[in-house]
Amino acid sequence: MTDLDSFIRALPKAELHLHIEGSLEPELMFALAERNGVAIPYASVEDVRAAYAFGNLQDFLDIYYAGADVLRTQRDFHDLAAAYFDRAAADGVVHAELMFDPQTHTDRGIPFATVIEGLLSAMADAQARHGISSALILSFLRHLSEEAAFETLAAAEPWLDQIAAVGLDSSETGHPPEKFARVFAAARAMGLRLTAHAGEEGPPAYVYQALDLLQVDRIDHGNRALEDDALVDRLAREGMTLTVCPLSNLKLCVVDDLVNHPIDRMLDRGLRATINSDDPAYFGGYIADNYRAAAVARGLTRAQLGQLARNSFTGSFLPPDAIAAHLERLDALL
Ligand SMILES: Nc1ncnc2[nH]cnc12
Ligand SMILES: [Zn+2]
Repeated sequence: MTDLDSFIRALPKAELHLHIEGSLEPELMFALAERNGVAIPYASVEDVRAAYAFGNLQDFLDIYYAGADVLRTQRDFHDLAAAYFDRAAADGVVHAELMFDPQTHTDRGIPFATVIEGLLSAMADAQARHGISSALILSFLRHLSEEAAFETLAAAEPWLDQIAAVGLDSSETGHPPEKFARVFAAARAMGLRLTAHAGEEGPPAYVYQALDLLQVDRIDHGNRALEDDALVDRLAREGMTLTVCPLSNLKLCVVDDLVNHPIDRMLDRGLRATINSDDPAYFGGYIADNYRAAAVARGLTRAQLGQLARNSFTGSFLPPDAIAAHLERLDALL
């Protein structure tokens, strides 16, 4: 392991942008397909990996939703999340906020309870086995209707005290945040925190909508905000956290090359940027891989890497006293 690797892994960090369905490794996909008797359109693990060449977000989403079909039972969701936590622990993650897409499963006839109970049991194990705290972000699929999002929020009510936030993901272009203004207002009234993917492929106008119409606490991605100076200034002034995902940006062609990734420009502009893995099984790396790839491509300093880790706690949905405790431990190491 290089010095850089050791430094990155030793940095206590929070992961704020992780789709648990996007942590489904091809090996587990095959094992679950066999366990559940589900046919998958791949002959081998290598065949699956070869299919992961994406020209844009939609190319990826088509494959990602198809892959999720092997997830059928509570044990499957448990095993999926347990595998993620093992990787996260090895990468120095001490707190993880997991997005899950209930509609990907309920639309296939899998009960909401099956999904969330499997995830919750793995989260309890992660706390016991690795000392990792975690939280759930229920994400609405934006290519589906407002009505379907309201139904999903209603289905979540029995577990409300175990869900930290709602999010908004899937196909961004043509599905602006304003479509979900009312369901986000309802979630806010229920005491949930709010985050939304914006400015990944969508224009700066979608970031404005996420701020003004959804009143989000965080922006997932936010890359295209950099096209609008006034928006950048506002995001910086408001201390808005951006959950940036370098390897995802590369795989989905949001950046042409990591050497052109804007992560350090974001920090230089005063943005509260963080580094995360998004869909690690599909994009070639977990959180430490993302830190390393960005550090090498952009020549990030240890101070910048420390700042990114700091931002991950400041931008988390943890209570203020827990954030303060994490920052104290991190500062003692820097
Ligand atoms: N990067 C991403 N953008 C939008 N929706 C997603 N769902 C999973 N990963 C996503
Ligand atoms: Zn995402």
